[in-house]
Parts: sequence; structure tokens; C-alpha cells
Amino acid sequence: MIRVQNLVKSFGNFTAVNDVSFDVAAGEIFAFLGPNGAGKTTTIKMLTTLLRPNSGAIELDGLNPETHQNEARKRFGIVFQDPSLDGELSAWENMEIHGVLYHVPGKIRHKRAEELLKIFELWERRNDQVKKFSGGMKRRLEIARGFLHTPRILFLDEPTLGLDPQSRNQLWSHVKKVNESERVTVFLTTHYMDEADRVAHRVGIIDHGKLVTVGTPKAIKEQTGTESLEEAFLALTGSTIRDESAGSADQMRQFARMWSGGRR
Ligand SMILES: Nc1ncnc2c1ncn2[C@@H]1O[C@H](COP(=O)(O)OP(=O)(O)OP(=O)(O)O)[C@@H](O)[C@H]1O
Repeated sequence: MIRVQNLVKSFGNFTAVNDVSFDVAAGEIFAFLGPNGAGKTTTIKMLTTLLRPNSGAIELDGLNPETHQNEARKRFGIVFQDPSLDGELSAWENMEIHGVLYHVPGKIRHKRAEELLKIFELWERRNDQVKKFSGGMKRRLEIARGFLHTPRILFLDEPTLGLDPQSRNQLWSHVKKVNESERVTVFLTTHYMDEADRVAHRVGIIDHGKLVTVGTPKAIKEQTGTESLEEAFLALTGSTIRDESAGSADQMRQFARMWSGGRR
């Protein structure tokens, strides 16, 4: 479903993503795990056609996003770290706008919005203004919205950042439900090791732009002789994961710009 070969992205002399290769199978939940600054967001931006790689190849659902950009974009949904909902509008209206932007026909759009709002436990609150929602509810709505146009792949960049453990668990149980019922491939980034361990079928550990290992959480722990991914990370990289607050503020804006024709 996703195939990445020898991907490289440099900013000036600095190589943010350094010769990264991996495959993600259809229907898989794949976690890209690494500390802040490891190169996760840069990789997601390249996969979602927001950034052009210096070199390497990407295939999404059999398509080369460089040559089939519009077709490729229709195949995926994306939820960035920063909120992109309109707080003045209701949950239902936020879903509607997204559906219209993606040209989902009215009948299908409404049926799907209802299903997703129910799965993500927001149906009762569909007519409330989003600004009155809790952080967890807003995240759930963003993810429900990301599924609206029935993407083949959903990209989630640090979706649980800043949420309490209960909201994180709730969010993942909903994502897993859609992943299982629709076989949507989910590519997520996180620096929460425990989360990757519980949620992902397979994990890729990235540090300083290099992919250190890829495998099931179980295999990675076995390979390193450790009990947790936290320890495995330490064994593989010689350092503990740095837990800082991630703060890139411009991704949705960039995405909007990209849709209107510009690209970095
Ligand atoms: N446009 C840019 N210009 C220069 N350096 C950049 C640019 N974008 C990212 N970087 C650098 O590339 C490195 C990787 O950044 P990236 O955002 O991919 O990390 P990350 O693993 O996603 O971390 P985070 O969770 O904080 O977003 C960082 O050192 C970052 O400062």
C-alpha cells in the first residue's frame, strides 16, 4: 500500500530524512516512532506530496505521487498535529465542508458522516459548536473527518499529542474499529512508545533521520532482548527518547497552499 525506497530530504546541509526505506501493507496500522526532530513529520509531508524529496521513490496505493499527484491525493486522508477545525461551526458542519471539498456526493456524505460521528461517539453533540468541545473530542472529530472521503490510507501525525491517557485509549479504539471494518491503512507518527506498542501492527523506529529498525513490536523487543519499546529504543540508539512538546504550527496552512497550487 505504501512503498518507500531510499528517501532523502535535506534542508541546506542538514539531512532530516536520510536514506529511509520501508513498506506498509494494505490494512496495516504502521507507527513511525521517534523523538522530536527525528524526521517523522518530514517523512509524512513527503508521503502526502507536501514536500518533494531530494531523492528516493514513493508509491501510494500503486501510484507514484510525483506523476499522479491528484489521483494519489484522493487515496489518502491526513490529520496534522495542529487543529484545523472551524470552532465556530458545529461538528456536523465541519464534516460537511470536508465532504464537499473532497466531492463526496450529498447522500453518501451524510450517511458516512452519521456513521463516523457515531463510531467516534460524537453523534449526540453533532450540532454543538466545536469550540465547546474538549481536546479529546476535537481530535476524535478531526480523525472522523479524515475518514469521511473513504481514503485508502489515513496519515496521522502525532494524533494523541497532549491528550490524557483515557482520551488516547478512546481515540485508538475508534481508529482500530474503522481500520478493521474498512481495512484502511493507517500510518501514524508518535513519540509515545507504549502507544506504538499497543496500537501498531508494525513499527518503524527513526532517529536522527535514519530508520533504525522496522518490525512488529514483539519482534523488535525480541531482537533487542528488551521488555518494552522504550528499552528497545535505548538499546538501538544509545539514548532515551526525548519527550518534548511538538509544535510545528503550519502544516494545515501548507496543505491548503498546496491544494491551491503552491508547493515548497
Ligand atoms: N523547513 C525546514 N527547514 C529546515 N529544517 C527543517 C525544516 N523542516 C524540518 N526541519 C528539521 O528537520 C528535522 C526533522 O524534523 P521533523 O519535523 O521531521 O521531526 P519530527 O520527528 O516530526 O519531530 P516533531 O514531532 O517535533 O515534528 C528537525 O531537526 C527539524 O528542525
